[in-house]
Amino acid sequence: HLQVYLRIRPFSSAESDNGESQVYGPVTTQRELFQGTVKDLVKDVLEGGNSLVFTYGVTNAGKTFTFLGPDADAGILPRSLDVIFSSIDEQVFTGMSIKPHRCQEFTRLTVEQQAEEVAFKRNFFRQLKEVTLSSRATIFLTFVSIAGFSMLDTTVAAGDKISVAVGAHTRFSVWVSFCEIYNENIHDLLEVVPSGAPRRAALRLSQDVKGNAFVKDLRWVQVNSAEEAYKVMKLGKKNQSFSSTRLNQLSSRSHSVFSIRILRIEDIGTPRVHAVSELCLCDLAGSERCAKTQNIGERLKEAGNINTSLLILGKCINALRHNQQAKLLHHVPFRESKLTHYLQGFFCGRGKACMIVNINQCASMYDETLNVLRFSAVAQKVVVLSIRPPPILPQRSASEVSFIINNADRKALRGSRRSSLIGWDNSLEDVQVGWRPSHIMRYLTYSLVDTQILSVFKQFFFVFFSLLCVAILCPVPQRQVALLKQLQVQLKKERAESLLMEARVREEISREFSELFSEMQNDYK
Ligand SMILES: Nc1ncnc2c1ncn2[C@@H]1O[C@H](COP(=O)(O)OP(=O)(O)OP(=O)(O)O)[C@@H](O)[C@H]1O
Repeated sequence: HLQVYLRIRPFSSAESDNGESQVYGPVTTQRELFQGTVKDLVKDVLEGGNSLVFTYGVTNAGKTFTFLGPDADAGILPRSLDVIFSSIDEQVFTGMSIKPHRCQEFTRLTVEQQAEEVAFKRNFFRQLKEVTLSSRATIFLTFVSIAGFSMLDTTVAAGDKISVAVGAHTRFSVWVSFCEIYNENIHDLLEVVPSGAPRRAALRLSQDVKGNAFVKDLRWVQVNSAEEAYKVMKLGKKNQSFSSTRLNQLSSRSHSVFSIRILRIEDIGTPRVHAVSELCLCDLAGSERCAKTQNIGERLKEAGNINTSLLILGKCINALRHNQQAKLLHHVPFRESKLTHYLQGFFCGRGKACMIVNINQCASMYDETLNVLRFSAVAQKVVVLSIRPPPILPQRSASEVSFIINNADRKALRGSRRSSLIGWDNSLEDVQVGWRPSHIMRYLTYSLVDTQILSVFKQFFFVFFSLLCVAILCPVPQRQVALLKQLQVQLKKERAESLLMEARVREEISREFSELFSEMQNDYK
């Protein structure tokens, strides 16, 4: 063969300053990569934004190394956890009274539910003691046990700390989840499965009112420190599907998704949530040529599913890019794989998205690597318009809402009520995060009822005023006493009738709206 060699000239300083360099070479350290790629996203998430980071490349290209890394040289996930906790330091909200819910919402837990959370966490961490480090775990995560704590060797330098502008009462509640997409099924890696039990259950993808996908019944664990978060990560990783292939001794056979949700809480009196943000980190399984891996049986099936989902990711990126340029829009096939369906929100404005492409330099992987680079070149041009979620307004109980509506709001509400059926989607856009149809129903019911309440109130006022006049103006002879008694009886009667009427109106409206919502639900299905 003709001998062909390639030598790469380093960038001149002017070229580097122009931002020509977008490639992290083989000698790049994990810290440099983190600082150059993910650190700004972590900052954004601490300030209330959402971000997605995913690794992409062929098998054996270094995705898991980048994502997780050995503990002496931690990857982007443990570094993110470390930076988050060193940045919020004293402001961790350690209570479990508020928990993330669905995609961008939160829910308040009862005392019993909080006790359940505590019990789960205790139980979950107990597994750590039972873990005899498997050969796989040893490679990626050899934890150092110090006085009962497990932590990584790598700690974040003081310079990596992010300064977050917060008020004196601002606290951050941090929750994490870890799942994998294996053979087009989503499994919770944090679910405690008794030994000998069959494979963990497959979870469903659902959607909130704004169309953001979330994994239903996925376990969220509240963590108070980077150490606790590492423990969760370690236990989840232990449950992930890895196997040895011809190309990689420890090849990920599934896409794994580690999510960090941060609730920004104003902790005065009853804690109020001001923002819910998420950092979603995905380690995608690598594409592979079966001729090279010579996989058979289960490995072959896994490879087929991995390749298919990556192919669909490619189709989505291509369609997004095409739609930015062409007049005739293409359908973006997000729904064709679990992976793309799950990530859809991030490609459609839920937050920022970042892809870390991994390649290895082996000449034997030339074709596959070229494909990956072509794909990255297209992906690089896709514009994601991310919208920072608005701060969450303090939630009020339905009765509070009912009596706080001012006239302008009421008019606006009446106006929108007329077109509530047709303009439903638009009105949902205006619904604050955390509002559900049941809330809207209650809101509408109350505001319809408030005209009734007003007239009842007028009657009460009239009777009360009459009694007052009688009491003030007249001496209290027998006749007035009789009148007073009569008025009291009348007042009681009126009150009872009004209550009945109010109950009837409420019931009617509730029924009407229930029907309306179930009709809409059916239509939507
Ligand atoms: N930057 C790096 N420095 C040193 N070793 C690395 C680096 N990146 C990857 N490796 C090594 O290369 C091998 C393959 O890496 P890794 O398992 O991360 O690949 P992968 O892309 O996740 O593969 P798969 O898709 O099959 O899971 C591992 O032994 C890993 O330790």
